[in-house]
Order: sequence, then structure tokens, then C-alpha cells
Amino acid sequence: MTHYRHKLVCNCSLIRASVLLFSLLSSLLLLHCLTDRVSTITPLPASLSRARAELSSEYNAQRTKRLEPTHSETGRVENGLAFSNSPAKDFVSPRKVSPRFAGKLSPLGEGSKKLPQALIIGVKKGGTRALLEFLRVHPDIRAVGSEPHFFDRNYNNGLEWYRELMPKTLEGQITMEKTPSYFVTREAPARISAMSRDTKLIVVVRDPVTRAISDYTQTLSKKPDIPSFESLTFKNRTTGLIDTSWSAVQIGIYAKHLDNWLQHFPMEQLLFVSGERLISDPAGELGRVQDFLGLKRIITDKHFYFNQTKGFPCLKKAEGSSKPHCLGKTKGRTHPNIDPEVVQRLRDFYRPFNLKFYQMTGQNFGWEL
Ligand SMILES: Nc1ncnc2c1ncn2[C@@H]1O[C@H](COP(=O)(O)OS(=O)(=O)O)[C@@H](OP(=O)(O)O)[C@H]1O
Repeated sequence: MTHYRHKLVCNCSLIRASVLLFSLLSSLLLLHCLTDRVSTITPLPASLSRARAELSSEYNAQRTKRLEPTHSETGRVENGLAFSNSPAKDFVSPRKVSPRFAGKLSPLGEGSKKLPQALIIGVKKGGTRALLEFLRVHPDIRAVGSEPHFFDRNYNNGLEWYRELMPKTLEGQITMEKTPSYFVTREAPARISAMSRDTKLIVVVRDPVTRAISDYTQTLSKKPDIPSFESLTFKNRTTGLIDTSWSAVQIGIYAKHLDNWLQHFPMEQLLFVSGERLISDPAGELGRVQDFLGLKRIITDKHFYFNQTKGFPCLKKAEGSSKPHCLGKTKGRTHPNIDPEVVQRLRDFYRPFNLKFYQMTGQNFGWEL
């Protein structure tokens, strides 16, 4: 009996020792794995990366807010382009990140800066800021907040300079930027094609007459002493000859500008977004854009509400935020009243170009002709 009890005690100690040894080994193994995870960050499979990206979306938005330069009236960069999207100093362990602090740029700073695969190339005052802000809600899109003006003003800085401006992206995410002046820049198509022949190009177009008035309203807000819209429209008011060298008029000759792009890109690589429908049916236009970019239709009706005070659709939640977000007060300015005769003269001027543009794009934009 004593012998049996002794044997039982021995067995129990042996089992206890084995359990202890096993748990010690498991802890060591776990520690090793964790160390390995931090020192060598291997890219995650696309689906996992995306899931993580979605989880960390707010974190990124908060960072982006801190890092992005402020925009001028025109949405142009005021404090230079050299801002960074590199990981914040206030490192947050991914396991500690609550969904509230999620971001497409993971707190580990994963991903890499890539040249854009898609660009919003125009048109000025078409609604380009609204489109970009709406698109940024998509977890598979990462965009530069400012306008880089690389293919017009900053081309001599080189592609590496341009790439440095881009936010980091994970596998499967699309890098984007918007610079509305590209559409009217003669050299832009060849330069973009030299970067990549596969670049997807998005153009937000708006009735050229309203666009011209919007353009003028913007200039007037900065230089209140400029001549009237009516006098700037004409080379000679008595003969009624339109001044096509005035940029406010020139930009709206869409067919002419498009012709230049078609020398370098096939039509399938261009998408035309209606600036008017972007206001009346933002989800509808965003659906087309997501399809064009080969993305899942994530941005839908549920993301928008119509803000009566602003008079425009706004986001229920901006990228990574839980708060409603409308564009700033430089978007949706009140236009001055323009002499109806001048407006009519401009409509007559644009009619043939608009018809040509409808024909080229195979889309009827419904502008008053
Ligand atoms: N959701 C929403 N909120 C506010 N504004 C909106 C929106 N959607 C389109 N728009 C129209 O966008 C026009 C400005 O166009 P852009 O952003 O392309 O201007 S810019 O070229 O970047 O300066 C701006 O032109 P104006 O109304 O003349 O100010 C707006 O009509």
C-alpha cells in the first residue's frame, strides 16, 4: 500500500513537471513568434491587408489631418508639397488599436509609396474635390490631399519626387491624386503615358458656361477689382467675338482638350463624371467610378445626406471619422448674376463643342444647348 502511494506521488510530480516544462516551452515559442513579427514585417495577403486596413481607417485619418498641408482657396498647396505620410512617432501597437483609431496606413507603417494608378485630371471647378473626398471613403483608395501639379508645374522634379508625395499603400489599394489643370495641359498626356500607359484617367465635367462663371467667381473672391465677367468674355463686345484666350472660356472647350488626350490614351482609359450628377446623385456617379477602378461598390447612398444649409450632398462620415462632413466654404460659392444675353452668347459659342464632346464620349451630359 505504502509502495503504491509512493508510486502515485512520484507519477503526480512527474506530470506536474511535464506540464510546467510544456508551458515554459510554449511561452518561449510565443515570445519568439512575436519578436519575429515585429522585426520582419512580411506583406499580408491582400484580403488580410484589406481587413486590417479597414480596421485602422480612423487612425490614419487622424494622422493625415495632422500631416496634410492646408489648402488655398483653389484647393492648392500653400505650405509646400514636402509633407509625409510616414508612421507617426506615437506608435500604437496594432493589437491595441481600437476600431475608432483604425486607418488604411497601418500604425506599423506597412506598405509602400507607389506612383498613382488613377488620376482625376480635371476639370477645374468641375467638382474634383468632391469626387476625391468621396472616393477617399473607400478602403481600397489612398489619395494625396493636396494637388501635386506634377505633370504641369513640377515635372522637372522627377518621378521619385512625385512618388515621395504619395501615401503608403497596401497590396490591392489604389493610389490617386487630383490636379484639375492636367486636363488642359498640352504636355500632360504624353508625360502621364510615359509614367504608365495603364493610368486610369477621370474627368469631372460640368456645363462649360456655369464652369466659367464658377472659375470667375473664384478669381473675384481673391481679386475683387477685376473687370466684370461680361467684359472679360468678349474680345470685342460690339462684334460679340468671344475671347477664347481667356482661361475661363478656354477650359470649357472640352472636345478640343480631349482630342489631345486621345492622341496618347484609348477612350476606355478615360471616365467622364458628370459634375451635375455628382451633386444630384453622388452615389450613382460614385458607383460608376468604383466600377471603372475595378473596385467593389462600397460607397453607396448610405454614405451621403443632403445638407440643406450647404445646399450640397455631404458625407455622413468622412474618411475615418464618425462625424458628418461637408466640403469647405470655397466649394459651393454664390455666383454673381451675369447678363442673360452674355450667358446666351456663351451657350451659342459652346454648342458645337459640346455636341462634339457628347459624340466623342458617347454621353449626353444634359447641358442647355
Ligand atoms: N458635395 C459638394 N459640395 C460642395 N461643392 C460641390 C459638391 N459637389 C460638387 N461641388 C462643386 O464643386 C465645385 C468646385 O469644383 P472643384 O472642386 O473641381 O474646384 S477646384 O478646381 O478644385 O478649385 C463647386 O463649384 P461652385 O459651386 O462654383 O463653388 C461646387 O459646385
